[in-house]
Amino acid sequence: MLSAAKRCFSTSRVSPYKVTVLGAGGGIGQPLSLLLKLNHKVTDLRLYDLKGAPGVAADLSHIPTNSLVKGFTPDNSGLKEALTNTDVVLIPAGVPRKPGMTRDDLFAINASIVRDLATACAENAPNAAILVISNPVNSTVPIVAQVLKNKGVYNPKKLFGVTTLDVIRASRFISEVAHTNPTQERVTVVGGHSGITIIPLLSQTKHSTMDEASKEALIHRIQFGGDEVVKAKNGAGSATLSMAQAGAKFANSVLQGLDGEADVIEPSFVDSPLYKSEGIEFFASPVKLGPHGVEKIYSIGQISSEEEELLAKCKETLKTNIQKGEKFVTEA
Ligand SMILES: NC(=O)c1ccc[n+]([C@@H]2O[C@H](COP(=O)([O-])OP(=O)(O)OC[C@H]3O[C@@H](n4cnc5c(N)ncnc54)[C@H](O)[C@@H]3O)[C@@H](O)[C@H]2O)c1
Ligand SMILES: O=C(O)C[C@H](O)C(=O)O
Repeated sequence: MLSAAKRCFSTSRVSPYKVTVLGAGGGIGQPLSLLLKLNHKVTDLRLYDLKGAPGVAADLSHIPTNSLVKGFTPDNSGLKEALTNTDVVLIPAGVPRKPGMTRDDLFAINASIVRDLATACAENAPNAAILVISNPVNSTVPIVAQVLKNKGVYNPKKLFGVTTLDVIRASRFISEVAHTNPTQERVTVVGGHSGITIIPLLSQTKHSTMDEASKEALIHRIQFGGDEVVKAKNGAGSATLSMAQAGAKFANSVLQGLDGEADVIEPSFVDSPLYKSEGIEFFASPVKLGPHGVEKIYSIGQISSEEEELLAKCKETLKTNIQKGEKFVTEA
């Protein structure tokens, strides 16, 4: 028989987690659901969308991993059923950009979608970790927070804006410049998730001595990487497959934290003390994930004078984006 210590660290031990995807029939939702079906920590996978989720669920249910998959529609209290007692909710529901649009242009449609789904989370899954993917993340996360506050169930340790796509892009793009293995590259990306609010801290990498022109081009590419995909898809949407990978990676980290694994650290856009004194309620920085969600929020550490300038610009935009989200709920 395994000793208690061995049982604790045994790699074969699998804790059962219920995970819900809201917007599971979409461009991100489908591959994200596939990757979650392959995650052995997920034993109960609930897929909800206005349309298509039962089909996606039936398709995924033939994959021989240990999760049950069920699809839900708005009929017959489907949203309530998809959320009841769930541990983690991922929200990729909403419209994506078309060429020429900013993420902020999506606010007009996505703000109310996210508000209504957050209301359902507050009513049916008040203890779940909520991972927001829908754009504009800088505003949709404050919307969710405000809805949960109004309902009296806000837990800042369990609300996350998913910024992992910026992190994985940074690893890939820096490796292309430095001719290195992208799987070995780690870049801390802080701030928010749109254009100039995305700040990759290149000064903290082993490539800090890169020439200025290459550095500037690389920072710009990481900040505006989403535009590359929007342009290439030419009206058919934005990043879906790389986002699914990013979302599944971040969800796995959250599950590892809930499961008590040690030293799980990922950047995320969270309710943060770092710049609250300047009126910035949410900020992305490395976060330690634990059994109760956010366990520790790390400061951004030492940065270069150029990065200080980027941070100053980021803060201005971030503050406006956050207030816009909060006001959408408080002034409704
Ligand atoms: N955080 C990030 O890094 C990141 C990356 C890529 C895309 N996004 C954002 O994710 C969102 C989704 O992108 P996509 O490409 O999957 O779009 P999509 O249009 O392909 O899919 C969105 C899905 O949401 C569903 N939906 C809409 N309203 C809903 C509601 N009220 N309840 C349930 N489902 C609903 C739609 O039916 C659709 O299936 C967009 O807002 C996009 O900008 C974020
Ligand atoms: O660019 C977008 O609109 C989608 C997403 O936020 C991304 O970074 O790819």
